[in-house]
Amino acid sequence: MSTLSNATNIFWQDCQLGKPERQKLLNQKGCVVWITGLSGSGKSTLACSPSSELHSRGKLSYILDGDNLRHGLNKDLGFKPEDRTENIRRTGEVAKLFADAGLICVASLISPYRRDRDTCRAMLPDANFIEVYMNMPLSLCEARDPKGLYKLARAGKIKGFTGIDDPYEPPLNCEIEIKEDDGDCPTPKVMAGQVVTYLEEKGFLEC
Ligand SMILES: Nc1ncnc2c1ncn2[C@@H]1O[C@H](COP(=O)(O)OS(=O)(=O)O)[C@@H](OP(=O)(O)O)[C@H]1O
Ligand SMILES: Nc1ncnc2c1ncn2[C@@H]1O[C@H](COP(=O)(O)OP(=O)(O)O)[C@@H](O)[C@H]1O
Repeated sequence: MSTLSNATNIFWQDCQLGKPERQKLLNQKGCVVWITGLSGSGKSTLACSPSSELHSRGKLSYILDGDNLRHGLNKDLGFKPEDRTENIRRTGEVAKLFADAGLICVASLISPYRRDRDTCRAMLPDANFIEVYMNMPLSLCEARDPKGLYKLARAGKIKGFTGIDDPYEPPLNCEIEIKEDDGDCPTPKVMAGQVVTYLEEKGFLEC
């Protein structure tokens, strides 16, 4: 699927009221927290935890979850490489809009290809794209297998499953890495703390 615009004679419309005014209203800075990792690595769990924490502090966030988006906006897409690329591109564009609205947008998708994630990063001012890598071993994800999909993939009933017979390219320079500590996975609260602390230290929770 082409990412080039097919439309001609289109013009960008600006409005006097912009992102700075919205950020001031919300007393926060719009950004995208992009969580990437294998199925079962804890992306959705991590996405929900800081959102609750931020909410209780009066900060507005919104979660874009890959599974959920595939029920609507991306329901026409499968898991072929070009479909995954389009899935990430569309989600990146939506995340960019949420960030422009002044929200802390938490996107949680496998997003297995480095180039696609970098494309999303390039859509935003660099510091406003916070890539979080759920660096959990495949063995742990497979042992969790909450949806039974790894089992189906191992049995050859799902083809092209990430980590089994489809690639996952880990980030080379992410802002946050969540990994096991001495063989233990950090609790959702600890993982969320890592993200919220980062946002706080970088000044996203005030304007
Ligand atoms: N072939 C294959 N590979 C990987 N995942 C698969 C596949 N088929 C279905 N699923 C389910 O789809 C969820 C991943 O959707 P995403 O939109 O995040 O995927 S991607 O970013 O486009 O790769 C993923 O959800 P999570 O487990 O939450 O990651 C799976 O439940
Ligand atoms: N930090 C954690 N500690 C223990 N179990 C976890 C943790 N994070 C996620 N889980 C569990 O692992 C499974 C997969 O988590 P999920 O967030 O659905 O992953 P993903 O969105 O990457 O597929 C779920 O059953 C979830 O409860």
